[in-house]
Amino acid sequence: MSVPTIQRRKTTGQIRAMKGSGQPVVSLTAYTTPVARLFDPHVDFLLVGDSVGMVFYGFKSSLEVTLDMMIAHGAAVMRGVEKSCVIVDMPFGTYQESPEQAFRNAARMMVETGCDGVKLEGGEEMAETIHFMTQRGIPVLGHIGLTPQSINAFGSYSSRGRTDAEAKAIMSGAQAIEEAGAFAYVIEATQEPLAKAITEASGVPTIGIGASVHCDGQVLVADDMLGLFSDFKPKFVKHYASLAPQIASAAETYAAEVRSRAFPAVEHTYQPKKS
Ligand SMILES: Nc1nc(=O)c2c([nH]1)NC[C@@H]1CN(c3ccc(C(=O)N[C@@H](CCC(=O)O)C(=O)O)cc3)CN21
Ligand SMILES: CC(C)C(=O)C(=O)O
Ligand SMILES: [Mg+2]
Repeated sequence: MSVPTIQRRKTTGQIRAMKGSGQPVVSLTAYTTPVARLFDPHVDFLLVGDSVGMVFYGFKSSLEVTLDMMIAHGAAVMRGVEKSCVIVDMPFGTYQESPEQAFRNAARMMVETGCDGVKLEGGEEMAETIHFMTQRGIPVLGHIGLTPQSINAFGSYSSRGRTDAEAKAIMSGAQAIEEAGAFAYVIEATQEPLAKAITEASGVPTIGIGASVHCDGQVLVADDMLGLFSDFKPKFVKHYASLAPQIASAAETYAAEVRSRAFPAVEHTYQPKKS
């Protein structure tokens, strides 16, 4: 008889249980195997974000990202991970239509990547869908506040919850998706007092991105924190490295050495065996 494989990766249940533990949940996005391998020892979960469209493919928004692209990047990240939980973003148009559509596409994502759960954007309007999915075996990470897939409805990436009405809607959305079964949820670009109030009222971890230090955890886009992406810099981004100038200067030096014939040198050159 074969023994079931032991799950060595952190589970969504373990992430959920970090609520109230006093231990912040640490997350970064990743889109490729080598970067997943580098981040894996340091995070609780990796998010394969649809931000890949903007930071990797040069799209104007995340709306052009397809399910097939997310599956390819999800599978790539899974090949680099040993211990972290892996959550993959459902792209725009693959889950909003109905609970059945969401389940069908998320199930494909889970089967074809081997990831631990999926993320989808929305509050109250997505609660029924989240309930349908979680009841049928798909762990769901929610995402409220600034929801970039609604850029065409909102018109800008400005912070959310600045009016009483909007703050109330975000708060009730948070409660609705928690009740629906989300194991945690991202709060993006939301005023500090609102993020704090939502976190205090929540029974599952809140993962902040531009939502203050009061959230139960934090996530950042990898290319932002590595200083690799420069089309825009949201207020919530901190550069922990500046890779863009290092990459540019490596290319500059290489080009100069090729032009001066300093590269390739003898040690980079295959020679016939001396007889
Ligand atoms: N590189 C990157 N980082 C992200 O955080 C990110 C993506 N891409 N792509 C998908 C969405 C889009 N997001 C964004 C995009 C722009 C701003 C931004 O420019 N914010 C400004 C305010 C803009 C305004 O008020 O109109 C800021 O100062 O924070 C914020 C979040 C978050 N996500
Ligand atoms: C910014 C995070 C939360 C995200 O959704 C993404 O990277 O797509
Ligand atoms: Mg996203």
